[in-house]
Amino acid sequence: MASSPTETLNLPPPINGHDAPNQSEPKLNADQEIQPSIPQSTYNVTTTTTAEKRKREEEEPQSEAEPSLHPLHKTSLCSYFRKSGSCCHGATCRFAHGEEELRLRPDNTWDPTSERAKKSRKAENGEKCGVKEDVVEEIMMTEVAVDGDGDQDIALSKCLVHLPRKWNSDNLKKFLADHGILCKSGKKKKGMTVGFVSFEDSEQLKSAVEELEGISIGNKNLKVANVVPRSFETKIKSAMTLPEKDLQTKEPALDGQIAGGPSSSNGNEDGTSNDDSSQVDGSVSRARSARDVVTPLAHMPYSDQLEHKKNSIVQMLKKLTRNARKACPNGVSLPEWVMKSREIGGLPCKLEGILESPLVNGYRNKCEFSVGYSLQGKATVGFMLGNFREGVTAVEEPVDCPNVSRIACKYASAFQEFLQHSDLPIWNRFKNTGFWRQLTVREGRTPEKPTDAENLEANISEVMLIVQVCSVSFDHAHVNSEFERLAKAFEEGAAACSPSLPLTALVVQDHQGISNVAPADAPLRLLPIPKANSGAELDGTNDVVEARIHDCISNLRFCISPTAFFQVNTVAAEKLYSLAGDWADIGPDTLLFDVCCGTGTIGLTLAHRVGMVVGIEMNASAVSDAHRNAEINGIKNCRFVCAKAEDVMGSLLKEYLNPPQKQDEHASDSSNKEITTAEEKDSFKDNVIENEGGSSGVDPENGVGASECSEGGGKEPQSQLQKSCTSEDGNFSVQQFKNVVAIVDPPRGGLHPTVIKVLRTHARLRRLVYISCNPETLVANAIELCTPSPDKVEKGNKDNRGWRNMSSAGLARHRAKSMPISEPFRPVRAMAVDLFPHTSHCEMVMLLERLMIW
Ligand SMILES: C[S@@+](CC[C@H](N)C(=O)[O-])C[C@H]1O[C@@H](n2cnc3c(N)ncnc32)[C@H](O)[C@@H]1O
Repeated sequence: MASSPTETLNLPPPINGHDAPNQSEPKLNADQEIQPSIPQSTYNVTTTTTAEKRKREEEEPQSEAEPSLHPLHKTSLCSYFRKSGSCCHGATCRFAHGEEELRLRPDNTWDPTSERAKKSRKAENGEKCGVKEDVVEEIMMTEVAVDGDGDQDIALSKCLVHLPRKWNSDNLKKFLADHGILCKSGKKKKGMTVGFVSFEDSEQLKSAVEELEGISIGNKNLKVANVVPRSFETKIKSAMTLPEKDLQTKEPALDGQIAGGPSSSNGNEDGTSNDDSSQVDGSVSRARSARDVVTPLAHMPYSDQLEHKKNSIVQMLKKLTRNARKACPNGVSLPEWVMKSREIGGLPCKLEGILESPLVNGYRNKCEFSVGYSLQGKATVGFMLGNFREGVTAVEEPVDCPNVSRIACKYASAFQEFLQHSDLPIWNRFKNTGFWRQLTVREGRTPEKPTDAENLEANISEVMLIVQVCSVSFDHAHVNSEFERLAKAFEEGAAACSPSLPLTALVVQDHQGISNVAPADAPLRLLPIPKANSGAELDGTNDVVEARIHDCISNLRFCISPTAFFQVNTVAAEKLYSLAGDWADIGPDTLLFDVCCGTGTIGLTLAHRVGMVVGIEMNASAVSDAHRNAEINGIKNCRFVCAKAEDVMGSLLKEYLNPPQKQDEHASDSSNKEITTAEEKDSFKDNVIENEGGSSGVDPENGVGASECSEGGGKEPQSQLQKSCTSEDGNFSVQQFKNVVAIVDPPRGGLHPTVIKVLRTHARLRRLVYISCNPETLVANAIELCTPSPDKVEKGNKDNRGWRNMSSAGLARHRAKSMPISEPFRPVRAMAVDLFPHTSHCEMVMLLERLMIW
């Protein structure tokens, strides 16, 4: 028998002996919400809020228009009455005793836990989806979702969708008990919005579904779904008759446990693949295909896609104006660009349009394919149909995804074919066990061939395959023999195509982590590729990875190592970099900082137009590529620093902008040292612990620990490197550069707060070109860079407890308050560049400047 929620959840004692745990307030508009209300749903309302609301309710007089009956009177079911059939308030109870007493809410909805609400929801869903009323939702869990104790029947298991992320199994069990639901087991992993319940028998299951369906938790309606699609269920049942070995290796879905972690994103730079949680709700799963998930705009003509992206960038840009206005300190006049924004529809600067991609189909030079099970239970290499957090692990082949090249599809299908016969298991995201995890296909083009938009494939001359595995606990000899077979399978697959596919390098990445996003230092191993029919044995000595492919941008050749970033749409990236160069207004007198430079693409393509380039990048392989790229293209005026930008930006700017003879006392000098907010402290701590750039003992002020890659990728003392990495005569002095410009191209998360502070407070940096694949973080960073300083800075705001829940713009406003007094930048112009046709993603470039007064 379920206990009362008051006892089990430690809610405050019921007022007047009454508790209304199942009541959920009708969702009204913001103004209406402040009216005296019936308590909200039990499980999301903090005790204080509930108590306060009730107190307010008691105290506030009824309005004259409603002398006796509150508008919400009897619009929610009484949970006491529901549970025990009686309630001490009797007829005077404000909550409805049974469906008969229940009244329609002012917003024309029924209590969501009531039968009437359930009926109208079902009818609505049926209408919307064109499905019959009795169809139960299905979560696309093609891996096991229930406990693997051997006697589990998936037909007696259900998924609960829309549970609070912070809940664990205990919270779920308590919730079930509180609702009087009997079950065999309840499983829930923190971070996921789904939980799994298994039942002893169909009776138990039936009554639980009836009770649970439609209950609200917070502002979400709980959904009850099947654990896996029926097609998969059938497959599982038939697999039960397989020998035990087969059950373990071929059908991990049979015996998994809920032990998964964060969403296993495919990690593509445009975020296309599997991370679009917003679209996953309890009612959508079956309708999705890899094409819908990966290329959600593919149904639109390309011109409409561009318009769509431009419009969303307009909205994002307006946020910058609004937030800068809000953040402008009291007593300080609004910047001119904010005042003038009214004339251009609230934009902070002119949006000069959107540059289209020269290639619209098959443009991706890198695809990361997940390994998993399809809805039919087949080992599949492709894209996940949704988000792990939300219970979707089904993988579908990448057919019909217009951004994926034919070559990538061919390699995915060769790998898929291989997996049908491999006796090493597929990675199970719930149990965090298994072997095969992911396939990445990277393509490179030769510079000689002109880009032929119609026949992109003809230009692809190199392919690198990276297979991600988790080899822990597998027999070494067994693994080696599987790798040999794999190399052969890829080679034969490539040779079987007409014309045959290029295959330049085959690399294995060994990764144990929960998600497929491996750290840059995950071990790599180069596998020999056998020539057709010759066979090549693995000797276990191929530990040093020298695998690289090449691509070209602006007539330069770029070598790319397995984990180095390279824009996925090369021909559109060329447009992006040349736009950034034009806006940076560079010349022979320019010192260009290429912040987050990757393999050096931006700096190297602009090197012939500037005096010197200083590139900063934390991925050691990418920096080593950048060096090699400078060399193979005969470029001498570049220096590449391997470090996190936040660790070295201050000291580099100081080195170049504040020559020793006129050291100034700007606040900037302290900007690297001064860590004021909790979030900066957190991230700074992370940096010290894990400097992936290979530096040890980071000293942000002196740059000690940053390694500057010489040809061999080793570390040398800074003074020596300066000689080896600068011009032929090694003689660039600070005074030679009248113009100092930074082009920043950070990852999706934007720039580190320390970098923003350094850029903002170094007064000699007058122009900044910000390239971003995530307009939201660009806007947040621009708020900090462009908000006027107050007359007096708020010193390190102590109350940072809420920052984790703030929006990125809110956090930026908060940080702007403690920015050292400094001249703000102003947004001058912005432009979108579409690198990701058919997806909702887009690159954006913004020019920020300070008035040219020296
Ligand atoms: C969007 S990519 C841009 C790379 C390069 N500009 C290009 O277009 O090829 C971002 C790069 O920033 C690097 N990165 C990420 N965080 C960094 C940090 N804190 N400091 C320096 N580089 C960082 C990544 O390794 C990646 O190479």
